[in-house]
Amino acid sequence: MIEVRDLCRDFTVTRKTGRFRREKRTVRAVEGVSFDVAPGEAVGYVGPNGAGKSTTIKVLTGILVPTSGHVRVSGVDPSRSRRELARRIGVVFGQRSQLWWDLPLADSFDLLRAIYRVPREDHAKRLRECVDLLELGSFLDTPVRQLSLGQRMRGEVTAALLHGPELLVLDEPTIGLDLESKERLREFLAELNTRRGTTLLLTTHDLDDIERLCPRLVVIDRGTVLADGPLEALRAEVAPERVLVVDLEEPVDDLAGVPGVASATAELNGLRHRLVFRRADTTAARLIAAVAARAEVHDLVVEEPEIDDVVRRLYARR
Ligand SMILES: Nc1ncnc2c1ncn2[C@@H]1O[C@H](COP(=O)(O)OP(=O)(O)OP(=O)(O)O)[C@@H](O)[C@H]1O
Repeated sequence: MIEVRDLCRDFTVTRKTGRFRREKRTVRAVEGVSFDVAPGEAVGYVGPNGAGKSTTIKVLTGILVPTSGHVRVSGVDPSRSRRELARRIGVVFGQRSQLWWDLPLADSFDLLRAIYRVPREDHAKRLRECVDLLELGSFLDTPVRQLSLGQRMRGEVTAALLHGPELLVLDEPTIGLDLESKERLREFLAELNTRRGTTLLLTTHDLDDIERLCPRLVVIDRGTVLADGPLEALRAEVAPERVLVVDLEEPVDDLAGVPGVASATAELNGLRHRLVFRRADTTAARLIAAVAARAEVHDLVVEEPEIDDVVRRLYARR
């Protein structure tokens, strides 16, 4: 669905160096990025500010021409076949609108139907689905400029889907939304991906978006790919420690001697123990069995490193 090979994109920036002097400089925003996205995947494209995420997305959606490298999206070269690409993919930029500001939301949807020449029945069916699932009914007749950010974003996503694209590219789709709107949008996108098989590529700073939507992560920093793989594999690679927290029926002094435990701390006068262990050394099941052989367990939980922690460690690897 997406094929990116050795993508580079430069920008020329001018800097004032004296009263009348300006110096031209080339900034490489993306430097040799390669990755593939298969049909039906949901991939999170993450990185710190200025990493090159938006530049990559703009190249993939035909807004920017690559300086070098090979890019194909949905079978076409994005910068050469923008019209063809627009028919096949949907794009949502959290910071930019594709809706008509002064028109009621429903009129924007009508205009998009005409622009994309979508058959009336297909359009009506897709619109009905979005109106139901994203609960747009109460503000379809409201001019876009009067919508709240959450309402507008639901409108933007609908607008991007009315022509039935096989790929949806989203740049910061949940930015600025309140928790409820974020959750509603995530649920909708998850359904779109799992039920309809629509491929998703999204950039975000909100790692909950990734946790909820994207089994795979491509991490970029300073224009190059730092890591690419399933979230679970990256978690195991950079944050191999897990913590078993056990609550016991009777206090025990110390569980550090249990096989596989890297370090242990006791709390609540020996009633609660936090046992740090590594995936390479033992499994949660084996550890639980070993603890249960020494003391009566009342309750337990296995804590995994938070996704924020995983990504922070990936950035720190450079
Ligand atoms: N039009 C432009 N002209 C000059 N430099 C640019 C331009 N667009 C981006 N850059 C530079 O390219 C680099 C990557 O920017 P990009 O917007 O792709 O990062 P990003 O990962 O999307 O960041 P953020 O998370 O802050 O949105 C930055 O150093 C940025 O200053």
